[in-house]
Amino acid sequence: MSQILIVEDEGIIRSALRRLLERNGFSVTEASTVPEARDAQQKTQFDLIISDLRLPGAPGTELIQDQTPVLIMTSYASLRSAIDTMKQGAVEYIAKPFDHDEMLAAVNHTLSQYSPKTVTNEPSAAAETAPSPPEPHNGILGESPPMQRVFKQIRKVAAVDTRVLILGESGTGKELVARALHDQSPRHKAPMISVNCAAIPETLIESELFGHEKGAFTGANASRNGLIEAADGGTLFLDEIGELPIEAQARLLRVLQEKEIRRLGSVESRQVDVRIIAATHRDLERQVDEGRFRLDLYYRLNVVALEIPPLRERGDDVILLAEYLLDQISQRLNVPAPKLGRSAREALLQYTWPGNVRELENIIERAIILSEDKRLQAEDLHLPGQTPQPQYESRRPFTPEKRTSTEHTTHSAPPSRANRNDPAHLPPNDLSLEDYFVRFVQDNQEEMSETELARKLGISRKCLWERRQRLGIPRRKTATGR
Ligand SMILES: Nc1ncnc2c1ncn2[C@@H]1O[C@H](COP(=O)(O)OP(=O)(O)OP(=O)(O)O)[C@@H](O)[C@H]1O
Repeated sequence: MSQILIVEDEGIIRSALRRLLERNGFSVTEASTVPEARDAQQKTQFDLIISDLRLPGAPGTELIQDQTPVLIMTSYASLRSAIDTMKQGAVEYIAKPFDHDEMLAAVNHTLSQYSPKTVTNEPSAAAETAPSPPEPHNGILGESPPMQRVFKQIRKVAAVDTRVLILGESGTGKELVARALHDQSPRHKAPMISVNCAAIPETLIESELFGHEKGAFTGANASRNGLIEAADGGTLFLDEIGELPIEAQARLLRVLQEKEIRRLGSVESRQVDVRIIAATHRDLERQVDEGRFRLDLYYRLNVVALEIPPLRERGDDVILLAEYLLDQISQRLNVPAPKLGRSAREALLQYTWPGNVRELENIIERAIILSEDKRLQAEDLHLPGQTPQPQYESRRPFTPEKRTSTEHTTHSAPPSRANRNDPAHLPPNDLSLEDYFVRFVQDNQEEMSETELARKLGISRKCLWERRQRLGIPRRKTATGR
């Protein structure tokens, strides 16, 4: 049963709230000031604190700490006080007088978001012997101090309707963070639409984002909503915003300034209410200096910047994530989950993870498929630069890639045990897989479009683009933007 601490100096409100919560199966403790609340916290570990903002003496925001989520009640409901409260780390605020359904929804939502800890008053025997597996925070796993800081920032900015720019290397979890921001925002019932600006061909990006009228360009046979309109009322996540072509940047700026969009080929504007969250692995300030990104758009997007640390700076989180992924992926593949041996742990901690968590996912999946042991050792991981490449590697490169549901393991997983010795799966002329990738792209990029190249390599356009960046073979701009 979840333990809730109510901190409220008005007795009538306190007991009404207590009755409401007890009727709904919560265990409740009351306090009327911050010091009383602190005393209660010495005795019980609460799953949630609901506190009035204004209390005699110290305000309720004093109770905001990293551990227990705090829901602040205030009769001074204004955007300003909500923003201030959230900035101090409250997970939710609610205006008084509250209605019962609203309060219960806020309580349930907060408890489900902040994985309730096992109540520690009387730990069960099972809880003592078997440590519970780590719980992801909104699907994001991490116990290291840098990740705790990220979680705290997410809590602060999610509920405030502000634009957020998420910065971090490829595969660090920027999209997961955007999802967490949306899910914890008042917009969570409306859609979050994700657009990868690097994955849509330049010629299509404006019509994808803004929509078009029939006849706006060759091939526009019917009018179509853009993705910004589709996100109306919700959140638009613009991933790899640094790749947005300059013309589309001007149009996007208009959306941010005027809160309206104009479809291609239309003279009419439509009002839209969209929260924009953008992400990039690029140094946008440098892009601005180089004239590739509009300064005015940069300022509009960069209201709050959230930096996601690379995996190599998260200490033991790599082990936590690896164990979590071993369980998750084994379940999906319907095979028993292997454990991590000591040498595997050491190798995971030493490796530098250029592809971050996405790379770890791929490495773990490959190890599960290929290893026959119940305990994985360093050599089972085939980490680049640490162990020889497996002889049976597919012709298709196996480097970090973001999967879509359709391309899942089909393209990225190495061949099954059955076809290890099939010559079709041996790498040509002993080339490393990355050499093979570089050579293939260099030899074919003049004749093939990006879509064709990606198809031949068995990867997505986005993955092709990511590898081009990583391996230093950036795509040359063409007149058609193919
Ligand atoms: N802390 C984490 N806990 C659990 N899974 C994670 C974590 N971080 C990332 N992942 C997983 O790693 C993969 C990559 O994450 P995501 O797509 O959010 O990264 P990204 O930074 O947006 O990458 P890109 O810049 O290439 O778009 C996803 O499958 C995601 O679920």
